[in-house]
This record gives sequence, C-alpha cells and structure tokens, in this order.
Amino acid sequence: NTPDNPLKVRVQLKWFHQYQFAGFYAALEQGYFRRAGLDVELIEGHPEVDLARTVVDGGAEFGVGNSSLLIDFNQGLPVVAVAAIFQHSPFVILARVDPKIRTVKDLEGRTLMGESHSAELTAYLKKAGVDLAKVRQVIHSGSVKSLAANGPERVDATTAYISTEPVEASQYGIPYQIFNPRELNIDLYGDTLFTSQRFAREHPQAVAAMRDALAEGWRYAYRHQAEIIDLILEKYHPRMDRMTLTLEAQSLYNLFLADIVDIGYMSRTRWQEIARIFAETGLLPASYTLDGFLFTPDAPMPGWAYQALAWAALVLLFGGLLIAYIVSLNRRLRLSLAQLEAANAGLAELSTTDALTGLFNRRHFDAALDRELARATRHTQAIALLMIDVDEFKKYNDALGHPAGDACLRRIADILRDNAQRASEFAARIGGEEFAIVAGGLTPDEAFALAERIRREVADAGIVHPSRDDGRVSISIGVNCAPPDRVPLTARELIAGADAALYRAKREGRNRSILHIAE
Ligand SMILES: Nc1nc2c(ncn2[C@@H]2O[C@H](COP(=O)(O)OP(=O)(O)OP(=O)(O)O)[C@@H](O)[C@H]2O)c(=O)[nH]1
Repeated sequence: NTPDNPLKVRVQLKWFHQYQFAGFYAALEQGYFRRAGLDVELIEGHPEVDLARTVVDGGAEFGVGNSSLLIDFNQGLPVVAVAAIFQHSPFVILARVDPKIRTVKDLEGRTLMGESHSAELTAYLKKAGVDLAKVRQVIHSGSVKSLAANGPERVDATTAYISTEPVEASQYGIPYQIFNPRELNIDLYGDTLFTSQRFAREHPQAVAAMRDALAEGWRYAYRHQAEIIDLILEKYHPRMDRMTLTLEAQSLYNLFLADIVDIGYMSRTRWQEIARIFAETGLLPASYTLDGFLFTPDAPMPGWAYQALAWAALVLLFGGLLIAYIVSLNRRLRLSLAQLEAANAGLAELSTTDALTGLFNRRHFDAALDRELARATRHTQAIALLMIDVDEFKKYNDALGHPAGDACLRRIADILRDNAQRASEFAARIGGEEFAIVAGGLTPDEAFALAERIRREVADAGIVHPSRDDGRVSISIGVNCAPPDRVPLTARELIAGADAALYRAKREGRNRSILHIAE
C-alpha cells in the first residue's frame, strides 16, 4: 500500500467521539495514516457495541477494545492485540452518594449499569467478594445522568472512565463516589488496538503501519491538545463541551504518560499478569493461552522472497557440490603429486647418469670406483684415477653465459667419453665443471699419457674462451695411479692423491696434467 494507492481500513471505536480517541483524529488530520498507506475511516462506538465480534465478522478491520479481548480470544474469537494505547485502564465504578453504599460490596441488591464485554467490571466485583447474582446489571444508557434520574431508569452505580464521567457528573451536579479496581491491584491495559487474525496474517505491514501512525498521532495530540479539542468539536460532534474534553485529556495523559514507555507499547509479561487476574476471578480457565494473541510484525514472506530463497538454496547446493568436488579433486591431485614425487625420488635414486652430459653421475662414480677398486684388489691390478677440471670456467660463464657454459661442458664430456671406451674404463661428471676417469690396469705412465691425450684434444677442440691467453678452453688433470703392489688403496686415498695433483696443475699454470707421486 502506498499513499497514492492506500488500503481502506475501518476502525470500530469503543465509545462516542471524545478525547479518548485523540490519537486517531490527529493521525487522520496530519496525514500520518495516509503516509503509511492507509485510508482510515473511524466508526463511532456506543455502550452495546460488541467490538471483537464486529472486527472478526468483518464490520471493521481494526477495533479499539480493552483487556477483555484476552477473554474473547480464549473463547475462540480470532483477535490479535496490536497496541496498548493506555498503559493503565481508566475504568472505574461511579456510584451515587448514598449512606448505604460505602464499599463496592454494598452494590449487592443494587442496580449497576455497564457496557457489554466489561470483564474488568466482573473481575473487580469478584475480587471484592461481591455476589454477582445479587447485583442487578442493566445496559448502559450512555449517560451518567442515569445516576440522578427519577423513576425506574435510575441506577445506583455505573461503569465509567475516570477521565470522562466524573467530570460530566460534576457538570450535572450529581454527587458521586468512585470505586477503583486498582485499589485491589487490578491493573489492566486500557484501550487496546486490535485486529482479526485473518487481517494480521494477510496485511502484517498494514497492521504495523497502523500501530506506528497511531502512536505518531497520539504524540501530536499530546503536543497540540487545544487544537485537537477544536478538531473534535468541529468534525466529530461530541456529546461533551470544550471544558469536559479538556479535563478528559488531562486525566488521560495522567494514565499513560506516567509510564516511560512508548505509546502503544505492550509486553507479554503484562498480558500474562492480566490473564492471571482473569483466571483468578474465574473469567479465564486455568488452561488459558496467549499464543497467537499478540501481534508480531514478522511479515509472512512475499512470494518473490520464497523464490529468491529457493534460488539461493539451489545456488548453495550446487556451490557446495562444486566445492566438495574441487576438494576431492585437490585431494586426489595432491595424492598423485605425492606419488609422482616419490616416483621421481625413486627414479633419481635409480638414475646413474648426469642429465647434462650423459656421463655417469657422482653417485654412480662413487659406487663404481669402489667396485673397480675391489676388482683391482682381487686381480692384483693397477687402477688409475684422472681428476679433470675446466680452467677458469667461471670467467667462461661470465663472458658467454650459462647456456654456452653448458654446451662447453657437453663438448668436453664427449671427449672424455671417447677416451674411456675400454671395459675397465669409465668417465663421470662429479661436480659442476669437474670430471673424473677411472681406468683399470694402466701403469702410471699409461695413465699420464691418457691424461695428456685428453687435455690436448680439449685444447685442440678450439672452444673459444675469451679470457684465456690463447683464447681456447683448456682443462687441468690430476692423475693418481695405484700400482698393483699398492692396491688395496681406499677410494678416499686415490681421490686425495688425484686432487693434490690437480691442485698442482692449477697452481702451475693450468692446461696441464700432473701425475701424483706417492710418498
Ligand atoms: N654453465 C654451467 N656452469 C657451471 C655448471 N656447474 C658449475 N658451473 C660453473 O663453473 C664455475 C666454476 O668456477 P670456479 O670453481 O671458481 O673455478 P674456475 O672458474 O673454473 O677456475 P679454476 O678452476 O681455478 O680454473 C662456476 O662459475 C660455476 O657456476 C653447469 O652445470 N653449467
């Protein structure tokens, strides 16, 4: 509902037009209802109107009732309390001044005039120990004048609002006394805005809007009391004059402004207390309930919201499935990766060759050297080791780049392989630019000759080295040879001798072979 296309609603008031309904008049006049999307029509009440029935049967969308609504609700009338307009009930009994009527109990045997559905009256009389059967109850004439009438229409007491009838009685010069239920701790909500369960279910937003606009109307009425009284006098033809309305207004404000709660506020605890009072006086069964009686603005979801929710659930479902699939895929991937790594590690373990040159790698060299030494020992054979290192290879790399360095290493490796072709010989790359050749059965001279041949072949290969004096890549070789009578010699001893010779070759100018002489 919008201000341009408002929802038409009728409000059944519980009494004649008077200041009691000031919040409604103000909200109408100030446009609060219309702004809330409501086109409100007020229906004047009277003593006999059955408020709950009128609203439930569709005679109005809202009603202004009182705490009796809780009894109607428990008797099966589908009403919903929306807002407590008065935090305390203005309800009292107004009785004639009569020496025989001193307490409310003295109303036994007397005539009491009351409006319909006044549970508060019954609760009060019962709690005061009045035998209801002994009280003659008649329908409210609508005027306090019945207290002073002559003849059969005269009554001894009447239900009344503390805000209205005492003033009227004074104006008519009727002496009166007041019996107030609050003296017996009967403290109920006063006027209460309510609707039917059906309307609350179908138009929850309109109900909340009505409640809020009415509260705003009451706030306005409080600030502009005289203006609202003028309005009532002009538009609503009240049965009271300005003075009575003014006194009524002041009396009403005492009832609900004493509480530090927002106009319209109501609490479940308070309703529970009211239910307890009704149950105590037999107006409600012990099995009474409050469930469904109080309006909760949780609007039922509109159709589009259900659809959006369904889509969101679907997206969540597919999202969840996708995530589960990705997680399982990931797990499988991690597993295969781990297997792959293990396999690679196994392969590396098994691998014997160097990836760059194709020669044996360091691991194989160590194992093979041990094997060759053992064999030489077994057959009492000589064994020679050539340790080969590329000269000033760092400068080569620096000058020509790493890829060129790799190519150079491969060329040298080829030369080494070519020169270690016998069954008892093998070449290996044992470091970055370090190589080794193991040759079984060679005398020291033969081993040295082999070293020199290799060194010359590398020098003659003509691999350009920008930093070398002769412009060529060269190698240095340290040769160690264990003659048959010196075997067994450990691998470590053999390598140490060859290293020492290589070190000398470097120190003496590079591009040379040195034979280690055992001491
Ligand atoms: N391109 C390439 N260079 C490597 C490789 N392995 C080691 N090197 C390089 O070889 C160089 C060895 O340098 P050094 O140990 O200082 O020896 P050097 O420059 O050859 O000098 P000397 O041995 O004293 O003649 C380093 O620059 C390493 O980066 C490889 O696989 N490829």
